[in-house]
Amino acid sequence: MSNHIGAKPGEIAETVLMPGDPLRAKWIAETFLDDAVCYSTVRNMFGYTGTYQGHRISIQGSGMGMPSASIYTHELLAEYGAKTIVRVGSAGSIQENVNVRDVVIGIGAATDSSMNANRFAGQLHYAPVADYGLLRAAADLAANRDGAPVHVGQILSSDVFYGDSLDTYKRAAEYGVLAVEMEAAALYTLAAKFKARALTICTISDHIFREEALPAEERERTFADMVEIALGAVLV
Ligand SMILES: O=P(O)(O)O[C@H]1O[C@H](CO)[C@@H](O)[C@H]1O
Ligand SMILES: O=c1cc[nH]c(=O)[nH]1
Repeated sequence: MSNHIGAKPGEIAETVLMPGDPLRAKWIAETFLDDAVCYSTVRNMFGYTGTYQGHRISIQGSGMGMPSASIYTHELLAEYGAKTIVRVGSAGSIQENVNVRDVVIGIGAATDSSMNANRFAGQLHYAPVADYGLLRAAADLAANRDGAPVHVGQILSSDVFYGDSLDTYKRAAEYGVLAVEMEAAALYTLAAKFKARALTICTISDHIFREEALPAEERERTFADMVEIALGAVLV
């Protein structure tokens, strides 16, 4: 067991899909994996291991925001030997042409978090990026399948869900950022530190400027396109 994950050594696969919502983790495990076994219920942040097309895969909830996601990412990489982590999240669109239920694959993650500013002692503005091989595999898969429209580009990992103003999101949109979520920058940074591979694939659950939003039940158990792209990419 690590501090926050109740798995024994060897119970977690080298390849992990990581949704923020632990109930999305349960849905993914029960829907897409064969022989899924729950290895952790600590804090109700469920983790499962099973197989997908014969390959061993784990699904681990991360919770919301970079502090929580960093804890699970660190423990997966440092204590359980994970080598590949793909976040399968929800995100809010800030672009006119990126609609609710579209899928966004994050090349890189801008952030308003101070975590990396602290990490690099304020000396540089680190640019957290996806693993190129995973990114290419996911983008190629997305281009050759039917289903939800897929956009590939920069996302924004924010510490804030309920902000005071949308001004920064408007500026980010002008500079090409597609959508806002709350974990990718930390995931990409920690994967780089531990020489692992990481990617973030999100389904658009909200349109921030149009005030559109999907209900919780749909965020939990209907984002199959992104899961299929993630599972396909990790097998390439
Ligand atoms: O649906 P998940 O994967 O949790 O992702 C998004 O949803 C949460 C906010 O509602 C944040 O964690 C954000 O990143
Ligand atoms: O608007 C949204 C939707 C999902 N996740 C976010 O961080 N923001």
